[in-house]
Formats: sequence, C-alpha cells, structure tokens
Amino acid sequence: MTGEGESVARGTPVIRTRGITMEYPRVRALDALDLDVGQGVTGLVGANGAGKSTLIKVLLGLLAPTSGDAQVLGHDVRSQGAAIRARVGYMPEHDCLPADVSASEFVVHMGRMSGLPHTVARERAADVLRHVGLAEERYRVMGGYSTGMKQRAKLAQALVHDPDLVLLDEPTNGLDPASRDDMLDLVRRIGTDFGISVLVTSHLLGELERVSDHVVVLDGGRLLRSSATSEFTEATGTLLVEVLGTTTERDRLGHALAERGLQCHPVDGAVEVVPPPGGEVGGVDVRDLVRDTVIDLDLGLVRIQEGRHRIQDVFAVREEVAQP
Ligand SMILES: Nc1ncnc2c1ncn2[C@@H]1O[C@H](COP(=O)(O)OP(=O)(O)OP(=O)(O)O)[C@@H](O)[C@H]1O
Repeated sequence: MTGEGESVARGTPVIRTRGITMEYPRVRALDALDLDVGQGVTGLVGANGAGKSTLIKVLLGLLAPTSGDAQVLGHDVRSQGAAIRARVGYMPEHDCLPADVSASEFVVHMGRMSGLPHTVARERAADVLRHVGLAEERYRVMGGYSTGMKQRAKLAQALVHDPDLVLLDEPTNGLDPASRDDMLDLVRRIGTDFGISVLVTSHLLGELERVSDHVVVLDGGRLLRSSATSEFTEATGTLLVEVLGTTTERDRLGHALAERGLQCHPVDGAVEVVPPPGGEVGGVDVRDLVRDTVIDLDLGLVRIQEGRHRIQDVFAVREEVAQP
C-alpha cells in the first residue's frame, strides 16, 4: 500500500458506509445503507435492481450519493475518488472491451493509465493474463472472444495495477455452468493467492456461498443481512435424503416416512426429514429408520446429509413475514 492507505490497519473495514442513500429521478437505489466490509472475499448478493451496481459506483467515487458517508481503504468516496481508484480494481458488469484491440494491448494500456511505467505494465499484463487463463489468446483481438474470455480480460484489467481491493460486478454473468465455476475459482484465488480483498456481486443468490468468507444481502437498496458465510450455511437440524430416480421415487419415500411417524416434505430432488426431539421414533434412530425404509421400498439411496441453511432462505423468510 502507498500513501494514506498505509494507515489502514489489518482488520479495519476496507469498505465502510454510513447512511448511504442514492436517489435516481424515479427510484431510490440505495436506502440509508450501513455496511462494513472486512478483508477477504465478500459476496454482495441481491436480485436484479437491488442496488449492487449503484453501490459499486458510489464506492469508486464515480457517483455522488444523495446523502450519507462512505470510505474505501480509508479514503472518502466524495472527495478522494482518484485515490480510491488508484488502489482499487474494478470489473464492470457490462461489455466494455474494444473489439479491435488484443487483450494484451488493452491490459497494458489500463496498466499505463494506472500510472505503471511501460515495462512494468507489460510484465504485469502478461502475469495477470496468464493468471486468468488467457496466456495463449492474449494477442488475439477481443472482438472474437467468447463471453468467458471477455469476462477474463475484464478481470485481468482490474488486477493489472496490483490493487488492494477489487470490486467485481457480476463476473459470472452470461457464463455457462462450467465457465461460471472456473470464474468463481479465479475469484477465490484472487483472495487466497494474492491476498487482495474482493467484493463480488451476483444476482444468483446461492452461487457465492462457496467462494466468500462473508456475504452481504441487499434488497431494494436496503441491507437485509450481513454475516459470515458459515452463519448463512449453518445446520438446520434436518436431514436431506436423496434416492435414485425421479420425483416419483422421492414421493414414495416421503409418504412411507410420513406413515412411519416422521415429519417430512420434498425439497428440490430430496426429502427433508425433521427429526423428532431425541432423534428417535419408537426407540429407533431416525437415520436407521430412513435407511430401513429405503430398503423396504427397494429404492437406491444416494445420500443422507445434514440440511443446511442457504442464502435463498433469507429471502424466503422475509417473504413469509411479509404475507398477511
Ligand atoms: N442511471 C440510472 N438512472 C435511473 N435509475 C437507475 C440508474 N441506474 C440504476 N437505476 C435503477 O436503480 C435500481 C438499482 O439498480 P442497480 O443497477 O444498482 O441494481 P443491481 O442490483 O446492480 O441490479 P442488476 O444486477 O440488474 O444490475 C434499479 O431500479 C435501476 O433501474
């Protein structure tokens, strides 16, 4: 770190907002948001329109909030936007790459824009393009890139100046499941291999659980929840039972378990069993009862595992509360 950034002690929030409100002419995109983001990888999740991109632009000093205060790496977003952008990498959501330029030229250029000398910018560009998996294709013009390659090039330019923090806006947007997993692995490695703090957004509520240390949930510009990922995914006390076959086999099992006195209901492809107090029915352990039932029905057991909360549950709970 350089300059004022050096005074940011470890453990101090890398991002801190107090009462940040952002009003567009017709919509309040952020509503009195108080947020502390620490070091490590933080997932910022929320449905489309929740205010994620607006928050990122405010944090970069690109949009002046209507009211409230925010600091990034100790710098004020209203008056020190340039200092923030010098130490923060930004991967925008939308395609912003020039079609007739190679990834190498582009990333070198972005490094030069950040103040790196030419030779250093070239070395750094080669490093980050290798890191994101574009070493082979780096001299090809980006107009011919797939969506996945474009996302990687956008990520590389966010890293070229060796930032202390990167803000990644929907890096998995438009990617197929395999490319999405690759991108999420890259995001995780930015945090673990390089020690760069990451704020990464997604409108897919479940996808950041496995790469984030901490998850922040936004809804309608408000903070719905901010917790360590482990708290979101803590055990529910239930069992999820999956058997081979379709919903027909799943429902046969569900009915049989209910007949044997267990409270249960279908969840996606599995049956969720709520064990009674003590975990036994008529002196038989619930897991044994489930296994015996599966055998009696001549079904194939895939797994019995502990049920865990999911980030989506935060929204489900809120909707239930909102119902009359
Ligand atoms: N420049 C703008 N002018 C007016 N309204 C805007 C502008 N930018 C965003 N909005 C509105 O502000 C709200 C929050 O938008 P924002 O893009 O921050 O949400 P988001 O969570 O990033 O969603 P998405 O993933 O769809 O981009 C939305 O209702 C959006 O329509």
